[in-house]
Amino acid sequence: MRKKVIAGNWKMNKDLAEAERFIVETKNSVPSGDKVESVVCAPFPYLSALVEKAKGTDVQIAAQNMHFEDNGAFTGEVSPVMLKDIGVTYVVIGHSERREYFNETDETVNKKVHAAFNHALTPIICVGETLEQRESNETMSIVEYQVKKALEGLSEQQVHDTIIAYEPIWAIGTGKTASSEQANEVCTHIRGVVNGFVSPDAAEAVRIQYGGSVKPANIDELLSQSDIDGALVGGASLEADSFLKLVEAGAK
Ligand SMILES: O=C[C@H](O)COP(=O)(O)O
Repeated sequence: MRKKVIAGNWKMNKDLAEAERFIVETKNSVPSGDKVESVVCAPFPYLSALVEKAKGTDVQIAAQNMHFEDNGAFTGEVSPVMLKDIGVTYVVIGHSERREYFNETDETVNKKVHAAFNHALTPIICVGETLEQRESNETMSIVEYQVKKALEGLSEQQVHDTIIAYEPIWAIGTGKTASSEQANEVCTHIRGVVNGFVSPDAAEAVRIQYGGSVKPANIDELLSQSDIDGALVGGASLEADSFLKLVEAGAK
């Protein structure tokens, strides 16, 4: 049984006081045990403070991006070494907003995934198709390409430890959720790709989240699907109450 993972991606939202209050309000209420993991993906300036606030609890703190180099002349960037240094444990890589607005490519995604493992950070790798690609029946081939490029060169154990988030771009922040069957169909395909590209064991172990307008009202149905092991949630993760409901759904 794969452990569910519910990750709240705040994107570029909240001030420091709101961010800290969120952790205070959730840290003692998130379910512990082996059914679900709770992850909060926060903006860079708050990570240190949130790691401190969440210490000793079951809330993990994630970055929303990072550079693939350890250090160097990369003004404005943040390295995996820095994230590790302050106690961050997860990192989102290749979110569609990074791909669309900040020139993230499948090549840089792959470099970042390797860099994450080199520094014991768990990558949450985002893949997904645009509406045009879905309408021209390219979803499966696009997602397959993104998954293979992202995982290229990883060891089998590293793939075991990877989280892949399937996020159809047309469902992000739009209120349009993929139906649970549509979401599961692609997640099953991703598991099949990992099976063929890496191994059956890795396919069985890798955790695959769905993301795109997930909320307390639709998470149960999404998580009841055979190949959906969690959710990467934007808007509905901003309020502590709503985030807690999502994590509780993962613990059922
Ligand atoms: O990272 C989260 C996804 O982009 C989904 O965002 P959303 O839940 O606001 O649609």
